[in-house]
Amino acid sequence: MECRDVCKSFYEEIKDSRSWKNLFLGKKREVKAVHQISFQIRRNEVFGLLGPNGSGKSTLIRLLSTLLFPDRGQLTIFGHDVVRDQRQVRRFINRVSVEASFFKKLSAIENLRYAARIYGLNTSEGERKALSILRRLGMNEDKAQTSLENLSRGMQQKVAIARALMTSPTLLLLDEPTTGLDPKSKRDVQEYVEEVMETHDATIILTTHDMDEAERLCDRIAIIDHGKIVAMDTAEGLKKQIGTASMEEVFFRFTGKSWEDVLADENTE
Ligand SMILES: Nc1ncnc2c1ncn2[C@@H]1O[C@H](COP(=O)(O)OP(=O)(O)OP(=O)(O)O)[C@@H](O)[C@H]1O
Repeated sequence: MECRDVCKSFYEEIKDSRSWKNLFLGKKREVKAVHQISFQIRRNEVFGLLGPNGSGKSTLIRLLSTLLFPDRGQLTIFGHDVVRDQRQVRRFINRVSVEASFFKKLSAIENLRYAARIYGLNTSEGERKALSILRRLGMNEDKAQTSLENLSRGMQQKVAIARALMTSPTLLLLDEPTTGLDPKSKRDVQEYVEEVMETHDATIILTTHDMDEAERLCDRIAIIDHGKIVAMDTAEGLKKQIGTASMEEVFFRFTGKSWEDVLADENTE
């Protein structure tokens, strides 16, 4: 998997009170969400993207999952260009994100059955697989029969993971899979990611704000800030570069943000 010189800009409408004209008409401001990012990921690697809020992690995941297209640069997944060969790319990948969408009135099982159909899987085979993933993630059959709107966010996140894994994706994009989860659910998800890596031919890209999680799960970590990769290495390598034993110190040195800053940003979102 390769990303070469990838850039993605957005245009935000801003109101400027300095002049009446701008106040009424607004004007466009360019936001460079990711800017000239380049990296290569090896097959069966867990690659972490660590960065403060708004640093460009989700944009990069959306680019890789063909939900957005780059303005410039090239992204290839197993040799397929994400823009030119979208259909092939979509067969390899699946994505779990914090804003996973479901039919909230339906149960986990019903949502998973529906997803199996959309993915073109044998429905009972898909359901069997998803249920075994849910059990492994600590969700029992009763909960799986409960409508999604009555499940906690942690439980919903487990359903999202089961849905993504149902297709046995070769590239799994996990966009903040544990953000906002209680410690037990977080551990369940992290252990499951480790299990997937041991038992499946999978490559994972994981975005997180959690430095312990990045260190525990990732073979290599890219630190991203203001749309650029400011460091990339193993956790050990990053710590060595800074001469510290702490990932929090690494994060602070490369982004100027402390863990407390990141948590405060998360709480004000
Ligand atoms: N659709 C959009 N329109 C305008 N700006 C956007 C859009 N999506 C993202 N951005 C901007 O691009 C930048 C990167 O956002 P992105 O969501 O990729 O960051 P992130 O690292 O995933 O943040 P978080 O950790 O808060 O999820 C931010 O400045 C954000 O405001």
